[in-house]
Amino acid sequence: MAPALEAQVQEEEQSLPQNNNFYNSLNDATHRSKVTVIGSGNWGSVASKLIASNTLRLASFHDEVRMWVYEETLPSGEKLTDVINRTNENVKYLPGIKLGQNVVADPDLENAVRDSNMLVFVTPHQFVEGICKRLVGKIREDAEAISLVKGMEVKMEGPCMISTLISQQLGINCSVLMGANIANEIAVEKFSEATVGYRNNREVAERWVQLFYTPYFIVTAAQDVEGVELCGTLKNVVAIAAGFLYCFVDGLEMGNNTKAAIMRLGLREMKAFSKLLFPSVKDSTFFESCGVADLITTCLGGRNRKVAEAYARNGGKRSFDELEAEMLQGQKLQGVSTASEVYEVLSHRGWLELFPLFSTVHEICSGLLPPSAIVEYSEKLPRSF
Ligand SMILES: NC(=O)c1ccc[n+]([C@@H]2O[C@H](COP(=O)([O-])OP(=O)(O)OC[C@H]3O[C@@H](n4cnc5c(N)ncnc54)[C@H](O)[C@@H]3O)[C@@H](O)[C@H]2O)c1
Ligand SMILES: O=P(O)(O)OC[C@H](O)CO
Repeated sequence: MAPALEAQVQEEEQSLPQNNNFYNSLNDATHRSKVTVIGSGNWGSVASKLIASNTLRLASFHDEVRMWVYEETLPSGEKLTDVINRTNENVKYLPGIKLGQNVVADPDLENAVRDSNMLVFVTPHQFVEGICKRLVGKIREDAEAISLVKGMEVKMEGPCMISTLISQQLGINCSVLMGANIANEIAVEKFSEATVGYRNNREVAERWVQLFYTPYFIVTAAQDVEGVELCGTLKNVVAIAAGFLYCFVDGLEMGNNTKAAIMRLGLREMKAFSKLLFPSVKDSTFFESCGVADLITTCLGGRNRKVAEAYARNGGKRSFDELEAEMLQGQKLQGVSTASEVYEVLSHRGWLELFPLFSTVHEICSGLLPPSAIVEYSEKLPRSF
């Protein structure tokens, strides 16, 4: 690691809370926290690896980390869970990376959460509600949750953030962790940052920071659950726009400045949408890792951007589902469904004209407009903004 970063890491480690009552009680072996990771995809596996390195190191956690696996049979005929437990690798979603011997894969959801008081949700957002329904009455009453899930649901009553869904269904508090976190980079311990968003209990936020923080994964806390979560959710829609646009950039008179313009305009819509939904969202949140940094990394190297670029290259003739299956092999995109969920909110509230980028993305994804419409959108930018 570069010396400047190393110094920053040391400084941040020293600033981590050490001596408050919350930690003192947890340092008692009888109060050790037990952690379950609900999800074992690409990011779920990396999150398990990060957590497992800390639960071994810190006395206030049980060493073992349970990782719930949505079971599947591999082409070899073996169960994914069995292979993870035999090889210590998630050979399908994170091949080549050892998770840590203290990670135990478990296909039984109820068993996986038994006795755990720290629940880490990290599945594609479309599966969270079904998982929560199965967990009702099965978790500890004093459990705390954190969501690493980037996405939202739209209900009859209006938009519902995933952390709210978890809180409401399970009757527990739910924080969030979002950031510029392309999982494959963190898996090989490349330096990254993340933001924990919390509601009002700073000690709980610090506990989550402690669970995830490593010298190569710097985590800071922000008291703005909705702001942090909306950043992580909405940047996926901008990444789809970036993918469409990047397909055309080289053939047209567009360059890096154009790529940057779509990110800036996307950030503006992210901020405006977040604040319209939740006036409490703080401006400062957009400058944390969960904000501008996540937007940049996703538009540069994320799955949403790559698949959207392929969609545009094929002139919209191959569906997102088909491209997702071919390019991601079981991993899931969040941006297309999030664009649809955002569009539903915009239409319902009469805000479509306020969000031309978000609207155009959904209209392209749903086949109402051709992918080239993103170029026309971009050419109108000087007049629109
Ligand atoms: N991968 C990343 O780089 C990354 C980084 C940060 C945040 N995230 C976010 O984390 C969340 C999880 O992403 P991921 O990369 O871990 O997953 P992934 O994209 O690898 O998704 C596949 C996972 O979904 C599971 N799955 C498939 N069908 C299921 C079902 N019916 N019920 C439950 N699970 C099912 C699969 O078993 C697998 O574990 C997403 O919201 C994503 O946006 C991902
Ligand atoms: O690969 P994506 O597009 O799902 O993005 C991954 C992460 O969210 C980046 O922080």
